[in-house]
Amino acid sequence: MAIQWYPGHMTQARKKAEETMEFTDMVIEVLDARVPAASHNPMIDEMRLFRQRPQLKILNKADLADPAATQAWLNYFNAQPNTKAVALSCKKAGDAKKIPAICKKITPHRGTHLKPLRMLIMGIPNVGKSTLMNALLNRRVAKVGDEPAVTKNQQRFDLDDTMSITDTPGMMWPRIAYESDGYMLAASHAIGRNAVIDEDVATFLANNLLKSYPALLNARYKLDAMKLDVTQMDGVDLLDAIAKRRSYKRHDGLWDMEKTAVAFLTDYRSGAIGRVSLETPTSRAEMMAISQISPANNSEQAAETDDSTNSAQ
Ligand SMILES: Nc1nc2c(ncn2[C@@H]2O[C@H](COP(=O)(O)OP(=O)(O)OP(=O)(O)O)[C@@H](O)[C@H]2O)c(=O)[nH]1
Repeated sequence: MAIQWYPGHMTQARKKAEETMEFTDMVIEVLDARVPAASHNPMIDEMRLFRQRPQLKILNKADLADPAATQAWLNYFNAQPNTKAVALSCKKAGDAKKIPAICKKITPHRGTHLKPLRMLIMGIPNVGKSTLMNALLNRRVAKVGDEPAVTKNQQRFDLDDTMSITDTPGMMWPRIAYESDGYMLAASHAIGRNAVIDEDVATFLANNLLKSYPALLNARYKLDAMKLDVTQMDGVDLLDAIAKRRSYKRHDGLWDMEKTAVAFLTDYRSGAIGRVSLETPTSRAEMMAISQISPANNSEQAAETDDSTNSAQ
């Protein structure tokens, strides 16, 4: 089963982005540092490579991600042609201020009064594009919210008279072929709640974090105080333990697993569990090797999918 979530306005956004790409010198792709591969939209590469534009990949929300995993991703992306990658937190004003100088280095032939540097910010929903725009421009030009697809229209601004920047609405591709990508995106709130069931996403997240960050989970939920051995637990056990620890009960006396799932996801999204990443270049390569589907098949399937049949708000 592949997760499908493609709000109607994204078809329009994709067409507009394709048009704008012609008059763009470089692409700034904003990724979620906790899931840099899952949060990469393959359609962005298709548009960018068609016009042969270089890219800056921003691994945003680095304040929430595991620094070792982020470094591994930076090494991985920086080895790719026509690509520069940096990790930062757009919430820190100082971090975003470094970006214009990096962009000028990527496109040395632009960035003058005669030939201003035209940058296009792209990325899936909720990765922090609007936060980045606001930080770059030092004023609130874009609406920020921890819900996917807040931004609906493209907007262009001058940073000064040598650089301009265009913000695009968060764009998904029509079909997320790897189920684990869908869950990672849902956990990070890049796709809407109507596309997934919170309990499924929380169980996926719990299993993932138990593998890589048992000590952080133990510390957050005081599992040893409940005489539980975190190394012997699976995702369902962990969510059960959280429900009991917090006494989340329904009116009928059963444990409220829906409320527990939402609380666990909220902890992950806010960083309350600690700095964690859900994938590394190594885990990604393993997942791809296990899966029978190649990335080429994904984009073919996406292109074949009729947008109108799987739109969901
Ligand atoms: N911790 C942390 N949160 C961030 C960072 N950047 C953005 N956020 C939060 O992430 C959420 C989404 O940010 P937006 O800037 O609205 O994301 P967007 O990519 O413009 O979203 P869409 O409009 O849906 O496309 C908001 O709650 C932001 O406060 C960051 O670097 N660190």
